[in-house]
Amino acid sequence: MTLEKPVAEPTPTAQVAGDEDDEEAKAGVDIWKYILGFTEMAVVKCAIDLGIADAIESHPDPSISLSQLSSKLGCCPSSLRRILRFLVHRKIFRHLADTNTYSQTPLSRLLLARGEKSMAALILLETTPVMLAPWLKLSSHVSATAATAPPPFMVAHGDDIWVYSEANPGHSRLIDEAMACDARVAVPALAEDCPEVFEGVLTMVDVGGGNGTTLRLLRKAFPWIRGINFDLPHVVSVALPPCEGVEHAGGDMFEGVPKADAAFLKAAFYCYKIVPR
Ligand SMILES: C[S@@+](CC[C@H](N)C(=O)[O-])C[C@H]1O[C@@H](n2cnc3c(N)ncnc32)[C@H](O)[C@@H]1O
Repeated sequence: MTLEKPVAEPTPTAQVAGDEDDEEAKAGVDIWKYILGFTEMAVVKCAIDLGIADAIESHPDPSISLSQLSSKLGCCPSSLRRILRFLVHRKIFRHLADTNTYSQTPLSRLLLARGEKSMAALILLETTPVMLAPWLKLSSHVSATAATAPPPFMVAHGDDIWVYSEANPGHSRLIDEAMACDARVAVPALAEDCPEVFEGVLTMVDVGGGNGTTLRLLRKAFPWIRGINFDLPHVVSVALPPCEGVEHAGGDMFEGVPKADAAFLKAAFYCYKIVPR
């Protein structure tokens, strides 16, 4: 007869030491998320800049080989393959092993340059050095003692984002396009889920309405509403051409806004004024 050696139960102290070792080992792996965390953003921006999603979408077949894709994009195939590996791992594009080809996924379709649900313009805005620089100044804001400490954008660029945008029309256009792509997703959902909000509203002013996309979408859902797209003069001067039922008005919301039955504000959280005590 053989006797099995009983397995020793770990003592509570040994268990704690084991957990600490595991946590220590995990920390050594996790820290790389913070060292190289920016790569997710950088590689997705690279995919948009190259137009990978658009090239697959316009391909006659639902999937495309690496050589077809690289010649369509004018890219080095081996570099493109590495980018695709990274993206496929995150379910941005699918690799079909049997045909060795690539196809779209719901996530990659959000990177199309155009399209109702495209989020590409938002990614392109948020990955600009202009928009990233304030994040890298976050500690200066948090460590400031006064409640009126300048926001990180001001610390990075010397002006608030709207003054900066007025002086930099290219950046202003990126903001308008990014906000319009958000509006194309959010506004139809709002119109479908809360139509009662718009009942009885004949005139509506969209305060900080950007290029007018929001009001155009609201007019589609509630065609009886007459809209005034109100934004800073440099924004309305390059907004979408006025369309039936939507006019533009330029001005400063802190000075006054055009009169209407209702005021609509979407994503106006960046619009504030620091009032000295
Ligand atoms: C974050 S964007 C939101 C745009 C739009 N409401 C949307 O959600 O798609 C904020 C908008 O407010 C505008 N804005 C900022 N300060 C303003 C002010 N003082 N008066 C009028 N518009 C202003 C900006 O030009 C910009 O178009």
